[in-house]
Amino acid sequence: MNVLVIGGGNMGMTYAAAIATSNFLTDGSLMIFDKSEEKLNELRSKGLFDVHDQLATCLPKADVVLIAVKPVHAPGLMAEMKPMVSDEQLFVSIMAGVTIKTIRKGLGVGKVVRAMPNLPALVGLGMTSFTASEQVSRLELAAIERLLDTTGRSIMLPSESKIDASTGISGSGPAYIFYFMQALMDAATKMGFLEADARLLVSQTFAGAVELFNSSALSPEDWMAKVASKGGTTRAALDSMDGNNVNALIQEAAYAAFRRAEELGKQSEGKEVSHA
Ligand SMILES: NC(=O)C1=CN([C@@H]2O[C@H](COP(=O)(O)OP(=O)(O)OC[C@H]3O[C@@H](n4cnc5c(N)ncnc54)[C@H](O)[C@@H]3O)[C@@H](O)[C@H]2O)C=CC1
Ligand SMILES: O=C(O)[C@@H]1CCC=N1
Repeated sequence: MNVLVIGGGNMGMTYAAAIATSNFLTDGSLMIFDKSEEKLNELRSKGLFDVHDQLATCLPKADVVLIAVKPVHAPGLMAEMKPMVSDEQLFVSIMAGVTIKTIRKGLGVGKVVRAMPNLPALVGLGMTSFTASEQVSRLELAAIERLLDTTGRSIMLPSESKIDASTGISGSGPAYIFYFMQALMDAATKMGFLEADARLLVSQTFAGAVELFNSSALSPEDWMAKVASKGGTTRAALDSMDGNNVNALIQEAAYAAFRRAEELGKQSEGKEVSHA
């Protein structure tokens, strides 16, 4: 199988490097295409992939094409690709808010997988959700799942609506965690800790809590109950959060991302977006 990654930025390079260093490709080659001269030099210096600066030299040879450019560059890229693609090829897009319908129309092809990864893919701990057009076979889906799993874990979802929903949870989610970390570091700094100490206190607390959570089937609420003793310090903090409706506010934030993902999808299809 020949795989082509289009766009060697944060995400494209992460996928390409993960595929190159995994045992995903037992035969065939891994090609990568970008337009920026600076990026091309960076990609060549890695020595991991077959780097291309022309679509004509790589696109027709590819069985699977992973599109990893920014959504704003999608229309121009697809117009350039269209004369060189075939219905046998399978296209995997990680572009946020670009629908399967838009890609099928833009490229004039049938087999499209839409995936939503997240930034921890950079360290092999990504969470990717994906769904596919009905032209993609079970066998092809299994191969795509293995490809996506080179950057962490993946989950297949039944519809694009669920992809938009997962964008509000796992796609944008790392930023919510960083938001919480920043707030705790701000509090630590106010309490007089040096920045480096605040960083350690916060990062080890997050790492430890996640490790504990993964060590059993207990729910977050069960774990909260284990940390909090009656009348103690944690109870004071949790009561403060409950009093300020923090749970509801976090849910509202996730829904805001979900709604924005839906809007971007509609915009990619040229539909009016109502802000009612
Ligand atoms: N960063 C994130 O957390 C997430 C990003 N995504 C999606 O991943 C995609 C890529 O994002 P990043 O890697 O952060 O962007 P980036 O800006 O780092 O990389 C994009 C790359 O595409 C190249 N490019 C632009 N137009 C091109 C063209 N016509 N042909 C070939 N190459 C072209 C650019 O030179 C650049 O190297 C976006 O569509 C984004 O929605 C999805 C989930 C999470
Ligand atoms: O913010 C964004 O639009 C993209 C999608 C998920 C993470 N980053």
